[in-house]
Amino acid sequence: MKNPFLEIDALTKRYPSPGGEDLTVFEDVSFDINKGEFVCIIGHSGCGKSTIMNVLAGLDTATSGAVTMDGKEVVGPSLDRGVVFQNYSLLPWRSALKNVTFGVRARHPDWSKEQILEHSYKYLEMVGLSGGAEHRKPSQLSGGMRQRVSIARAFAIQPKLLLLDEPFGALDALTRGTIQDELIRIWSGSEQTVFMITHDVDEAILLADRILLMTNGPYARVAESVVIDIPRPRNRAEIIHDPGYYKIRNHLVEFLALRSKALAEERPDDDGPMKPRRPATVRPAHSAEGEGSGEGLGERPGEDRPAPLVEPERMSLVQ
Ligand SMILES: Nc1ncnc2c1ncn2[C@@H]1O[C@H](COP(=O)(O)OP(=O)(O)OP(=O)(O)O)[C@@H](O)[C@H]1O
Repeated sequence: MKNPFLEIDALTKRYPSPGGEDLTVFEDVSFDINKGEFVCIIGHSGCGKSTIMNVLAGLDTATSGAVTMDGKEVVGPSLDRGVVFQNYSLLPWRSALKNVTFGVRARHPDWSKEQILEHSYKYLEMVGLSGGAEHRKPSQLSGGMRQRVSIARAFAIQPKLLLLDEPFGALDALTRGTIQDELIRIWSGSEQTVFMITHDVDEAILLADRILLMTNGPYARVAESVVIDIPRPRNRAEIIHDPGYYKIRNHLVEFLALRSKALAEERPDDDGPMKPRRPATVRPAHSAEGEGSGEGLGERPGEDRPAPLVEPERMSLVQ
């Protein structure tokens, strides 16, 4: 079987606590992402989503475990991975435009100044920043505008992997919708792979091929990989009429409201080291019809799976 584009193997993050018990944020988190997939991760605040993303970006290290992208272990940052952080992380002394050209120049050292400017303007216009705003420094922009610069900067370097940490959180509903549409347009016309943190279940269903669900911390883990098999192109006004939409939505909401906590209280192997566990693949859209097809995303035929995590009649677990 072809290797996945991104492999996360038995990732654990612990923070030492002098004089007390170490804080284990998450333990033995394992999942795969295929090339070109759009994967969202959802979980309650503090379960470790941003930490996982920082490890994928090469900006933080796990206590144990490994991340492999395109067959190479991730050991530091790279222009192959573009990151949009919750807090923008712009260079404060540079204008919005120069924040974008900086990355484009690093990515394409052979390009002329004109090529770099043209390319950077294209992405700034895409996020609605033109007409003079592009010459302002981050401190002269609103939170939403700063976030848009950060999005333009990440998209403009056209990385193989886009890592997005609640990228639309600071945006008003209209801009959010426009940039979500642009993200889908850019992603679907490329071979880019996207890993995105969001707290918004509707946004995740609209955008993702799969949604990873994390249990609450400490000792958080990725419990399920929920397949969003709603056909594309998707449209936010029409998606709610898809027969699977509310089954998926209810499954996600129920996980966040009830099961994320209940599962966190069940430590799987209390009397020994935990084995790496890949999340169960779940297809809630097929729950009434019975089983899903079992093909495709993230599954490894023959591999041990965790026991079903919810009653079988409420969902279809791929065996
Ligand atoms: N330097 C640190 N020392 C100790 N604990 C830390 C440190 N950095 C993060 N943590 C803890 O790690 C846990 C995970 O943090 P993280 O930001 O990854 O969570 P998250 O799921 O992204 O949360 P949110 O949804 O609120 O952004 C939190 O409990 C946090 O307090």
